[in-house]
Amino acid sequence: MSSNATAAFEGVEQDGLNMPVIDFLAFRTGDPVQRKATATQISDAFKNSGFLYLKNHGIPREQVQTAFNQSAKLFARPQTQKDELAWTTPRANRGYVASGREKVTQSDDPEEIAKLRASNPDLKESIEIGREGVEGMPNQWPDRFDEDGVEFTKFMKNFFLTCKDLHVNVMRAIAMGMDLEEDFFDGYTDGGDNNLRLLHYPAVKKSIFKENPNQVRAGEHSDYGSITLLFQDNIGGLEVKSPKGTWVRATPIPDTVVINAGDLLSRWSNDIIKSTNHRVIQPPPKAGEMDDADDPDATFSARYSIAYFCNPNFDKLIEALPGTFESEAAKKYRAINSGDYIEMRLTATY
Ligand SMILES: O=C(O)CCC(=O)C(=O)O
Ligand SMILES: [Fe+2]
Repeated sequence: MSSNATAAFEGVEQDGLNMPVIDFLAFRTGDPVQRKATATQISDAFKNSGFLYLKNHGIPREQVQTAFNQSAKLFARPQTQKDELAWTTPRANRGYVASGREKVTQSDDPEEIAKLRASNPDLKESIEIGREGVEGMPNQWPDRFDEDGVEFTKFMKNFFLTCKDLHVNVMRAIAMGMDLEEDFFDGYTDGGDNNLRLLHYPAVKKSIFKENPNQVRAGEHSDYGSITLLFQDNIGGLEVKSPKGTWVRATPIPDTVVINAGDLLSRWSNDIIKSTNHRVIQPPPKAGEMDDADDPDATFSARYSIAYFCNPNFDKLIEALPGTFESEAAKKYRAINSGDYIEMRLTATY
């Protein structure tokens, strides 16, 4: 990476899609001018591509590494144990989702979704973790199994709150960048109606992708909520759709978290902020790797990622943000309750 002070662009730039690396340190610790400059970079990226990489985000590297280790250990448990933790309903959205159950898609036609699900299921499994203490919606913790399960539970409860803090902070930056009061979103983020999703894309035969060109690890979709914090390992495969309709690799950049805007934030901003489609396919070949796709035993490595889906408090009404419309008539969407909106979107995919 160039250290040239003139135009050192860090990040991904291809086919009109810009995913910059933004240094959050200045927002966290800088003076008002530095904070405002960083906030503007962040809101500009959300308006421009809807995707950015955040560095110096404040979550210690060791904590992220432990999250990945704990996740891998959980997915390595016997299937019968994982099934005991099964996901139940869209409203609760907590628990274990086996491979092939969720089919993320843009469609809301049940028949079309069923057809898609049958033809090329997403090759992944996940654990969904919600806010603790919600009446009637317990998280499905593995602490009932053994000491490792107790450790996982303790760690993830805390990691959920760590991610919540980053959510609050990034929304403050967005507020400042959009010339709102810095604390504008605080009353929307303090509840923590968010969803921590641990993802495992198991190792898979390369031949599966060769035989079915439409095979994906996670199908094309946009996220539903306000923003998503995405931690990825070094395997790769996440792609983001460019304005030209091409797929651009969101190559893993160590020690950064990918942050993207979701549909509800886009709607909230009267479409000024973009919620951009993305998907996960097989990892790109590594430099010097030979093409062994014809070897019937060749496999792509497993991939792990951790997504933290942020939502406005579920009891909040979401309507066009101040400054995003010129007149009442220019508001593109009717006001909608945050929890109802998210539940509606989840109901369409499971
Ligand atoms: O695994 C990834 O990199 C992305 C996952 C994703 O986009 C999602 O779960 O919504
Ligand atoms: Fe996503």
